[in-house]
Amino acid sequence: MIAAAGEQLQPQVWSVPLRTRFRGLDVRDGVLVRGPAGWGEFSPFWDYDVAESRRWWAAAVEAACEGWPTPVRRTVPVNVTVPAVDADRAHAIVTASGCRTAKVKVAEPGQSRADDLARVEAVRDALGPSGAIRVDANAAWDVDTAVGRIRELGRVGLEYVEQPCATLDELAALRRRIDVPVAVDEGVRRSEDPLRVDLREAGDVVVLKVQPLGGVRAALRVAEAHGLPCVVSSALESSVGIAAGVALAAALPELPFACGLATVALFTGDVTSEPLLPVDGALPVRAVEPDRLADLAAPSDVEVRWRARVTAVRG
Ligand SMILES: O=C(O)CCC(=O)C1=CC=C[C@@H](O)[C@@H]1C(=O)O
Ligand SMILES: [Mg+2]
Repeated sequence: MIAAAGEQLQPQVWSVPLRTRFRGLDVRDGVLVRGPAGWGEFSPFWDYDVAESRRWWAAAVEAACEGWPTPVRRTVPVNVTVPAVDADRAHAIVTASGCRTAKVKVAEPGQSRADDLARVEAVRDALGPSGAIRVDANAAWDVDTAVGRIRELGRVGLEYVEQPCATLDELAALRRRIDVPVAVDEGVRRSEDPLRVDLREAGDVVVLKVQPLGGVRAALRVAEAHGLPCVVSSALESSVGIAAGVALAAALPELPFACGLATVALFTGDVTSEPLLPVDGALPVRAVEPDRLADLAAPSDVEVRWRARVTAVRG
């Protein structure tokens, strides 16, 4: 069904430099497709193989050919995302964002625990005592390291820690030793079957990302299967992909956390002249018209590689 619907879609490739290196990337690129229901995005990271990228394609086909479930809210609260920058820059990013929640990257290769602490302290200073701070270690720590780092960073006040360790067993062991709630990101989105992964001992919060989970409806099923509080986050998409995340956040019955959907701020440009950037810490639930695709055209070698990826996931 998805394969058949996606057959007709014509990929349009975009590419944009990032303001600061994020997830080892200096440039983000991907594909947009237009179908009867609107625009969809397909932008798996380059280290994802064809099998894993198929869920990302399903999300694009859903957006373009089917559309999304009815929203139950008109805006969604978002967090500012703070890359692994120095303390002064972190302070400036948070202050400029207008958001009351910040997600701070920690455990960046080549950086020290002092770098992380200085960054998180600067973010606390920028937010004041009433703001919420979450940190994301992207599975970098073993259990003992995580215990030490989270106790240290936790003194600044943490809402939760996202994917501190790689495996679910490690997360479960860690949870028995710390008070800060644990959110599971890679442990869900990169698992063989996000519906059946057993999070009962491993996490307090589930991170939902539309593309890696195969679409808005698939992500809603993941939320329902686990019965845990969910946070919706981006996969570093253009505003077209972010609109899908907003649609998921708008359709969830409960939305207890600010969403990690303010990541267009990390880009130097966007596919639309009306980017989904937060105002007063929230994004509106709306469609996005990519009227700036011509300005974000990718170099021809990148274009060729994306067309090959689309062919591969369709096959
Ligand atoms: O959650 C956010 O604030 C922004 C999204 C974000 O952090 C991520 C997007 C894409 C890839 C990931 O490395 C990263 C994450 O791990 O959550
Ligand atoms: Mg994460």
